[in-house]
Amino acid sequence: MTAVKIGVIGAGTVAGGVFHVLLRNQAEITRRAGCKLHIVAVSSRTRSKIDNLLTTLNANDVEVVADPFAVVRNPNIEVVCELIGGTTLARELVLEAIAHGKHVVTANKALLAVHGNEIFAKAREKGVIVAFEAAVAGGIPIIKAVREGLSANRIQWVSGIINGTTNFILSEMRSKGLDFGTVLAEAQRLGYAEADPTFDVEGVDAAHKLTLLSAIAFGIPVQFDKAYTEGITKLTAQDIRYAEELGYRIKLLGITRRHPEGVELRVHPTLIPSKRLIANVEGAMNAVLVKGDAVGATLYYGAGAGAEPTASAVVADLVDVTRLLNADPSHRVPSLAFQHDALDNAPILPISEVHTAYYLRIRVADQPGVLADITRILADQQISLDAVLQKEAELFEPASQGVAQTDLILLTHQTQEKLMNAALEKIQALSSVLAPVTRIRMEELN
Ligand SMILES: NC(=O)C1=CN([C@@H]2O[C@H](COP(=O)(O)OP(=O)(O)OC[C@H]3O[C@@H](n4cnc5c(N)ncnc54)[C@H](OP(=O)(O)O)[C@@H]3O)[C@@H](O)[C@H]2O)C=CC1
Ligand SMILES: N[C@@H](CCO)C(=O)O
Repeated sequence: MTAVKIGVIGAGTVAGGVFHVLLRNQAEITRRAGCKLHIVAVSSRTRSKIDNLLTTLNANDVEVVADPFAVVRNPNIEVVCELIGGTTLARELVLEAIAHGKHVVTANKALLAVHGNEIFAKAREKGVIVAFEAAVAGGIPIIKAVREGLSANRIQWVSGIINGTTNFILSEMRSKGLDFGTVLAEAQRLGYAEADPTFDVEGVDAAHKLTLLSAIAFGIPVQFDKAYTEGITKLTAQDIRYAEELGYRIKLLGITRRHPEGVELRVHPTLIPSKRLIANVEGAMNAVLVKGDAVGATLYYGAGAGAEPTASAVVADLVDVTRLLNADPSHRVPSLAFQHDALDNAPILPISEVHTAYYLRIRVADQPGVLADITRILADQQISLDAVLQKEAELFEPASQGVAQTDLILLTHQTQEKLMNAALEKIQALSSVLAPVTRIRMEELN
């Protein structure tokens, strides 16, 4: 199959992420999409930024085009990826791309929250797709989850932390006592904030995203102008501290809820009990709770901003569009995600080959040299210890037969299962070990 030809507009944080991810994972993405995703042209305001990006990636087959309209009108380009942001030029470019029969992938929530009804209508007329997974909650595939995965449900409400910048600010203010301005500057440096960061801190960006979520959850037009929007600029460190003392965290929440008489659409700082999972979402992470009548409450968590998390969503949309263009309509999404003729034959590893850390509980006779024997056996298998705990010696009846016993609790660093098996065989054989050793595998999951 021939490559799908993509034109990118923008060369900033997200565009950079898209270039990097597409290049780094090209083989894997091609196995999923069924053909190569080829960026043939890029256009942006500052030429030097494009040159830097292309030089870093050694991407010399990408045409640099001064006029972005030349990209959206280029008959050779099938998909336009709009990554400049804003609602003026971006709107003109997206409408022009649609008018030229191109599919559009965008991360621009402001554009769709304000002009979405017009843009989606034009796309429908022209039979093209406007895909926007990256526009809501960065790398979390929340659009796909609500639009497809939950389509059996009557959705009752959606509520979430959907702005990474403000969540980062609130987390850093709470945990490090830093002041608002310092943390905002850091969020800007890390590429989380909007070009105009007042959109973040005044809740406007979250309201853009909530508008889109509300539309796809309840089947209503996008109505950003009706959203109630309150940001975090009036919050003080004192409020954050007092809330904490009362067992709450303050989060900027977007909430949309359906009632017989209408739909709530609101963004504002909100106290949430500290023990709730969503109250513990920190930094630039986002989390969205969706309550459906059949499924109940479901929670989606992940990076809400930044170059590569956002690129993850943009590229997923590009793969969807590619499958639409190239795949046999009855097998558009392969059953096993990868094209059937591109499945890998990587073997499944036996458990003996797996690497994990371990918790060991060893019931031993409380006598000198026992710990030394055990640690020597572990060291012989190159297994190093992370922590050791010895419970006070007790007399256990009746199995103890009068021998003073103690439990040794060991946490190890990562090792291979077969090395641990060999060590455990020897440990178990020690006369000072009085019961079968308990072994529980440990995972950091980070
Ligand atoms: N950053 C993030 O974490 C996320 C961003 N988004 C959305 O993605 C989009 C892009 O954001 P991001 O990459 O962060 O923004 P950046 O400001 O980093 O990049 C924007 C790019 O577009 C170019 N550009 C801006 N205006 C024009 C113009 N008038 N003509 C030509 N080029 C222009 C900029 O050029 P120049 O280099 O001259 O400034 C820059 O290369 C926005 O819609 C944003 O809301 C969505 C999810 C996450
Ligand atoms: N400025 C946005 C980017 C991701 O949409 C945020 O901080 O969440």
